[in-house]
Amino acid sequence: MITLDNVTLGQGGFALSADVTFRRGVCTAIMGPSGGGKSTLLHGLAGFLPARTGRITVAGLDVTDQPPAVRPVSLLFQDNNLFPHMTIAQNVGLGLRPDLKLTDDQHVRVEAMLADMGLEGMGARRPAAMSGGQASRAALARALLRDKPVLLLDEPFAALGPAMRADMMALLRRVMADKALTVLIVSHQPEDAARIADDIAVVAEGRVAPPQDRETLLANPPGALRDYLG
Ligand SMILES: Nc1ncnc2c1ncn2[C@@H]1O[C@H](COP(=O)(O)OP(=O)(O)OP(=O)(O)O)[C@@H](O)[C@H]1O
Repeated sequence: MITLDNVTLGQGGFALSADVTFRRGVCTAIMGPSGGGKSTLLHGLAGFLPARTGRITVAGLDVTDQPPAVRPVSLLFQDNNLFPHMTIAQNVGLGLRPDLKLTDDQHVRVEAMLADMGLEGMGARRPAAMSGGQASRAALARALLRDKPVLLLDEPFAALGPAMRADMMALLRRVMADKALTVLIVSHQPEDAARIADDIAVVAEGRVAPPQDRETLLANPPGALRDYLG
């Protein structure tokens, strides 16, 4: 469970307030208009933005003052952030050790994760030699190897076509269930949310609304969500 207790997060002149709880083991889609604060929320949870007020707890642990590296949270961005000069295995290995001094056992874990993501035998390639979907899988592999209970996804598959995105959503759904992850996903594609999310939280006008059951919310969307969905 993730709790934001009277939290304010800020970037420049923008402030986002959140007094909400995200359920453990559940996938919540974060939806709302451009500039509403969706990325701000994820960056605050990951620790890249300090909370100006309030407390953030994950599974009962107060993480408000923790730096990103020690928070029980992994964040995956849209552009994947694969390093072009490194092999896919090295890029994925960074999830285990930033200095890449992996033990034999850790190399085995990298290979096993690559295989699990459908990238068996591709570890020696550079990112430029991968398709968009394969690169997305590698980035997801690195995030998962960090073995954190919370996965934050900021439009992770926006650059992919509809079929590939559907594949990635299916993969994510399986991984979430296998690992009992708590997931927050920002997506501009309502059909993504329909595929994967249990709950939806609307972020608009500098405020995070409490998550609600997806079906209930989509059946009767509030104004901000209706505008966003068009
Ligand atoms: N580094 C920054 N410095 C100052 N203001 C920022 C910075 N990053 C974002 N903002 C502002 O904070 C507000 C919220 O931005 P945020 O990226 O969280 O919105 P978003 O809902 O994720 O939007 P989008 O859907 O367009 O990605 C915006 O008004 C934006 O201009």
